[in-house]
Amino acid sequence: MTWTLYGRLLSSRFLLGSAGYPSPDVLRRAVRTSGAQVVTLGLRRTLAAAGDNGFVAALRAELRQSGGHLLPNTAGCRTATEAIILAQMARELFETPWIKLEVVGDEYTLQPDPWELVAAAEQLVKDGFQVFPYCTDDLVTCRRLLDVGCEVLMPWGAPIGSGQGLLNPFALRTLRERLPGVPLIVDAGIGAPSHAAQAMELGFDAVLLNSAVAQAGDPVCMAAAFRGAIEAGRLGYEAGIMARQDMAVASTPVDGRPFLIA
Ligand SMILES: CC(=O)[C@@H](O)[C@H](O)COP(=O)(O)O
Repeated sequence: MTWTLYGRLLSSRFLLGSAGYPSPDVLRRAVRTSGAQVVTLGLRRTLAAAGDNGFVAALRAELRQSGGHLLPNTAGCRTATEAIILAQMARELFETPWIKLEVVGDEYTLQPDPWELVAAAEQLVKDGFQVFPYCTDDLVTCRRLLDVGCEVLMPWGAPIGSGQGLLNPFALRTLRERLPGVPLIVDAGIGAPSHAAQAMELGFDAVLLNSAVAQAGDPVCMAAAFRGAIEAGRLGYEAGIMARQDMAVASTPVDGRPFLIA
């Protein structure tokens, strides 16, 4: 059940965002309950909260205990140049080559800008970063990101914070089929545990989400619900989900053979 991201061995397939929790304590407990070994952190938000109200410290303490990793992100960036500068600051501040690259091209959907994203990823890889690009589910954009050196892709399920689930299962299935062996993480738009299970059943390697846990009535309980759903979805995928049929196929044997194998 273990897997790797840029050479780091992980057992959890749940990546959790750290924004918008009711308090640092709820965040800490949600992270612990989720079992997440990767937690994202918006650098702009962190810098804006100078003096930081304890939240970064709480997060780092929790991750130290669990052996987890911080994944700083460039949320709020609109150009490659902006994202590159922020990534460099993140590397200094958090002493990690990991960067979740977000370069948004549309205010209404918060859709990633593919051109700026690829340009930023190319430069960051050259500068020694290990880039986790937040991208759309477009296969060609994903290929370009791999071409410039990204080893992981994070296609969206739906717009950030919308909770709409997997809006384009066809595109996600296509990515999985066309990019075998590439770690694929559905990122954003997940609203309910069933959405996360669906992503895992499609063969995605992991799920990243934030709003669905942070905005839940009980974020800690919701973290547990997502943990179970992600594990169940992965197990289902690994077990081999039965082929869908258009018509009924009798499940009760009628020819006297209780098992398919002789
Ligand atoms: C936290 C983070 O990295 C977000 O940018 C991410 O995309 C989460 O999206 P949701 O809040 O929709 O889960």
